Amino acid sequence: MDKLATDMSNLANTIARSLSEYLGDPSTRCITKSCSKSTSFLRLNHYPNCPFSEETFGLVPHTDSSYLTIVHPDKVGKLQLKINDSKWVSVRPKPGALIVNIGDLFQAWSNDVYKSVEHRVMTHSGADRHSIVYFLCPSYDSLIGSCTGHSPIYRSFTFGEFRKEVDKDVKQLGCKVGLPRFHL
Ligand SMILES: O=C(O)CCC(=O)C(=O)O
Ligand SMILES: [Fe+2]
Repeated sequence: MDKLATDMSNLANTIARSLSEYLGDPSTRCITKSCSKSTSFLRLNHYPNCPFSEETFGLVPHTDSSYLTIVHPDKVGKLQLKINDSKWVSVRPKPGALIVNIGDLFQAWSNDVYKSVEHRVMTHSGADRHSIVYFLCPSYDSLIGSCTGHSPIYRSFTFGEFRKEVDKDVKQLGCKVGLPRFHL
């Protein structure tokens, strides 16, 4: 498990580095400098089969509160992405392929150049589903500001502050608001 976490971490950092360098000066703008092993984590998901309805959520629609997320799904499928704010599209699993989702923090950092993808998992009536997911996150005191330097869409915030807002909204409203809370 340690080796898997290390490999996922290396891969996530490599992808994050490429995506952040694509947007600007690698020496000052690379987000991986703020990434932390203490807040990044691996999650093992198990979705029991649900005989009642194919319309039952395994995981409700959400965006990830990470820089980016790497998903290793099994063969069952059922991960869906929301396209153009309206249509749910299924991701067909390919043997040996990983799925990389942009998270909320990368969206804020890139000033909306990269979009945090809304996604959900539906249950399967005849099969359990499993996935291994790695969330690349910064340390709690890292400041997330726009990398573009002008006309930022979001005010700067720390990852700790973001997590606190999300927890508060989930408790008080029953759902995550996320980035819109930080809109300027
Ligand atoms: O199981 C999956 O395919 C996705 C899991 C996911 O979105 C999550 O754990 O946040
Ligand atoms: Fe997710």
